[in-house]
Amino acid sequence: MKIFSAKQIYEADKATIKKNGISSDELMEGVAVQLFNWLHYRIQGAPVKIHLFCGIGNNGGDGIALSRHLLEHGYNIEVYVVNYSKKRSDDFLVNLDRLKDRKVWPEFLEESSVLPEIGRDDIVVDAIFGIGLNRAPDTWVVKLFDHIRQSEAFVLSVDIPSGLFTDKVPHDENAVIRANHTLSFQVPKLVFFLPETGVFTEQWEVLDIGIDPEFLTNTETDYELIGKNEMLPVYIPREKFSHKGSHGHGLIVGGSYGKVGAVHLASKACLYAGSGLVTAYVPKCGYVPLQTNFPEAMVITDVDEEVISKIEFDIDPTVIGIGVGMGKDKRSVQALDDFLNSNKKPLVIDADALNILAENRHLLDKIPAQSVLTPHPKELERLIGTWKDDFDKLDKAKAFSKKYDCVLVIKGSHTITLYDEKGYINTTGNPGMGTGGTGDLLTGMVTGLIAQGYNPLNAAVFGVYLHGRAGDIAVEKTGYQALTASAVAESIGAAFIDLFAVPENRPRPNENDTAQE
Ligand SMILES: NC(=O)C1=CN([C@@H]2O[C@H](COP(=O)(O)OP(=O)(O)OC[C@H]3O[C@@H](n4cnc5c(N)ncnc54)[C@H](OP(=O)(O)O)[C@@H]3O)[C@@H](O)[C@H]2O)[C@H](O)CC1
Ligand SMILES: [K+]
Repeated sequence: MKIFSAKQIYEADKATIKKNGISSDELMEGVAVQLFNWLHYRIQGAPVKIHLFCGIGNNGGDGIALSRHLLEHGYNIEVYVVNYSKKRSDDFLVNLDRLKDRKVWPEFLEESSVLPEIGRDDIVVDAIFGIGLNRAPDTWVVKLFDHIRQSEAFVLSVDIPSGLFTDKVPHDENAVIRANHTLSFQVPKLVFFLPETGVFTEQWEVLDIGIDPEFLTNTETDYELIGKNEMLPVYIPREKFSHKGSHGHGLIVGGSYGKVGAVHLASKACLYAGSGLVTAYVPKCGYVPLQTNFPEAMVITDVDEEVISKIEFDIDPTVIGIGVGMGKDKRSVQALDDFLNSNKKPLVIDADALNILAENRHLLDKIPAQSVLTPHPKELERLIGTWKDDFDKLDKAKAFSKKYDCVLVIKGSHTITLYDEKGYINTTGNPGMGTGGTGDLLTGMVTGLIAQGYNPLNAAVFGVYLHGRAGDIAVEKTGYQALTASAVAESIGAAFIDLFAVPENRPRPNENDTAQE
C-alpha cells in the first residue's frame, strides 16, 4: 500500500472531486458516513457519552458532519469547536450550519474556557487538527490535549492524532493527542510507523473514502507499506523440473569462539528460505558443532581455531552472507579487507562486518553494488552517524544508501528497507522477536532468497516480511517471552505457506447460497 505525503493527499482530493464530478462537501459527507458506520457498528446504539472535539478546518468539518449522523441515530453527543483560529474552512461552515439547523449549538472552546468534564467511560472523537497542521498548537490547546489524556476516556482520532505533523517529529510530546485508535483516510501516514511518532496512536485503520483509483495507481510515493498483497507478486514459484542446482548456493561467513551459533542460525535460515545449497565458513572451532547439529549444511573452516582470519574457499557460491558472530579481531578486519578486494559475489552484510566497515570506512568503497546491509539501530548509528530525529535518520540513511549503492535495511519494530530513494515499511513481526539470534536469521533468509534469484532489493523486502511473519506464527505457540530464534526459524516454512492462505472468514464460492437453503 502506498504511503502518500500530505501534499499528495490534497492532490488526490482534487483529482477525485474533478473525476467523479462531486463537490468537496460530498467528499466530506462520504468521510462522515464512513466514520459513523465504524462507530455505530461497534457501539450499537449504546447510550455512552460521545464528546466530539472539532477544529475549524476540514478535519473539524469531518467531526461536525459525524456529529450530525450520530445525532440522527439518537446518540448521546456533546460537540465542541476548538476555536484555535479565526479562519474557517468552507466545508466546516456548511456542516456547522447543518448541525445548527438540527438545533445543536456546539460549545466554542477558547483560551479562557472551562474545560468540559469527560468521564473515563466516555468516548472522545478527536477532530481538532488533521494533515493541515503546520505549526505547534497554542499552549491552551495543549492543555486541552492534556485534559483529554487525564480523562482516560477512549480517544478516536479522525485521520491523524491532532498535533501530529505528517512530516516531522513534534518538539513537545504533550502537544499531540494520544489516540487509542486512528481512522486514517485512504492511506496510513508515514508517522504511524516511525518509533518517535508511532507511539501517538495505539492502533490505526484505513477507511476507503473513494479516492480516485487511477490517481492511487499512477502516483509514485517515497514510501510503501509492505504486506502480503505487495509480496505475492514478488514470489518466484518453484518450477517442476528444478533441482538443488537451480536454487543457488548460499555461503555464510562468520562465527568466532563462543559465537558459532550465529552461523548455525543464519545457515539454517538460508536453507529454509529456499537456497538449494548452503555452506558455512567458520573458524575451526565451529566445525564439529555445525556438522553434528546441522547435517544439511556443508562446512569450510578457516585456518584459525577461534576467529575468521582469512576468507578463502574453492567453491562458487551464488551469494555470500557475512558478519554474523564474527567479532572484530584484527585478523578478521584484515580478512574482510582482503576478501572485499577480490570478491565479485553479491553480499549480505551484517553484525560485526558492519561494525568493521563503520570503523574502517575506506572498506565501504569496496562493497559490491546493491549489497544488502542489515544494521540494528546501534550499528546504523555507527554507519551513518547520529541523527536529530526519525526523519533526519531516514534522510541520512537514504543518502548513505545512495552514496554506496546499497540496500539498507533499518531494523526496528517496523523495519524499513531503503533503496533508490524509496522506503519499504514492513508490517509483520512482534515484540517477542527482540531476542538473540533473530538478526542472524534475517541475514540467512535474505542470503537464501538472493541465492534463488531474487534481486537484492526484493530479497531484502521479502526476507524482512517473511522473517516477521515467521515470528508472528511462532509466537502463537510460545508467547512473547519464550520466543526463540530457533522457533522463528522453524516457522519460516509456514510463513511461505501463509502467503497463499485464504482468510478463514472469506466466503467460498456459493457458500452463502448453501447457507440460505
Ligand atoms: N482525502 C482526504 O484524506 C480528505 C481529508 N479530509 C480531511 O481534511 C483534513 C485536512 O483539512 P485542512 O482543512 O486542510 O487542515 P486541518 O483541518 O488539519 O487544519 C485546519 C487549518 O488550521 C490551521 N493551522 C495549522 N496548524 C495550526 C496551529 N498550530 N494553530 C492554529 N491553526 C493552525 C491551518 O491554516 P492556516 O492558514 O492558519 O495555516 C489549517 O489549514 C484531513 O486531515 C481530513 O481530516 C477531507 O474531509 C476530505 C478528504
Ligand atoms: K485529528
